[in-house]
Amino acid sequence: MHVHVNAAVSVDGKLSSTRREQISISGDEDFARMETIRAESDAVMVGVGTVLADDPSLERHDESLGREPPARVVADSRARTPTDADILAGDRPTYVLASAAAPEDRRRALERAGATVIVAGDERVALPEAFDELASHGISRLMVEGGGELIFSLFAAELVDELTVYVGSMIIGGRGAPTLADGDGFVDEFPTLELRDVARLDDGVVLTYDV
Ligand SMILES: NC(=O)C1=CN([C@@H]2O[C@H](COP(=O)(O)OP(=O)(O)OC[C@H]3O[C@@H](n4cnc5c(N)ncnc54)[C@H](OP(=O)(O)O)[C@@H]3O)[C@@H](O)[C@H]2O)C=CC1
Ligand SMILES: Nc1nc(O)c(N)c(N[C@@H]2O[C@H](COP(=O)(O)O)[C@@H](O)[C@H]2O)n1
Repeated sequence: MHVHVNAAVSVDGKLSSTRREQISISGDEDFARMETIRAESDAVMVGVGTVLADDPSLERHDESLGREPPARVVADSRARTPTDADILAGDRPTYVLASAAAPEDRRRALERAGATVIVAGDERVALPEAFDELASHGISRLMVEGGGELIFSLFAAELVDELTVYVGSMIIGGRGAPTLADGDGFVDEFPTLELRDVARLDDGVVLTYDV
């Protein structure tokens, strides 16, 4: 499976502020670029932290981009996704990746709301195992939009193939504000990236890396 992480950060590397609310870091041109990646992907993924903070639709709004709209995926060990979340709206498939620690009644509630629940891992979602299961559902190109906890885990599990980061011309600050890669952090060995492209867009730059 090809895994493409795409996110927008401030110059100081923040995905959002200490309030963890969605912030307009990029503009129309970058949202159009993001939609193109969504349209080229079989599924778009976020962590449950982003679902609870932003309630994203993960829609491909521009129908001229062709293909089937992408499925949605949420990493949600304890099945905390609200049953009225936008990620469950409409007919496109939604896969909730949960762990064995997810309460049975929550799993059933999400299934009733239309989700396919995939259980992988004991306490937290075991991402490699869950991705194998997604592949068996026909997902071969996966776009990941964040947030920082999920992106860190994907790098730690060596599951990322491509990274695009929009760097907006702003400072957000705050030691508790989410960054591109949070989690426990790397201390000995650090994932290295190969810079493929740099482009100006809106009032910022898009950095494209192979991993
Ligand atoms: N600027 C941008 O491009 C974007 C910004 N954001 C911002 O990011 C913030 C949310 O980020 P964040 O709080 O880091 O949340 P995430 O979206 O990264 O979700 C993290 C949660 O996912 C669940 N999870 C399940 N399995 C795993 C796993 N293996 N590894 C990591 N997490 C796992 C965990 O909860 P549990 O254990 O309960 O399952 C964890 O707390 C918001 O402020 C949002 O606005 C988000 C996306 C894009
Ligand atoms: N690419 C990008 N640029 C920004 O400036 C952003 N604030 C975000 N945020 C993420 O976009 C998603 C919401 O989109 P929809 O509501 O699904 O259209 C969500 O994942 C945000 O955190 N992204």
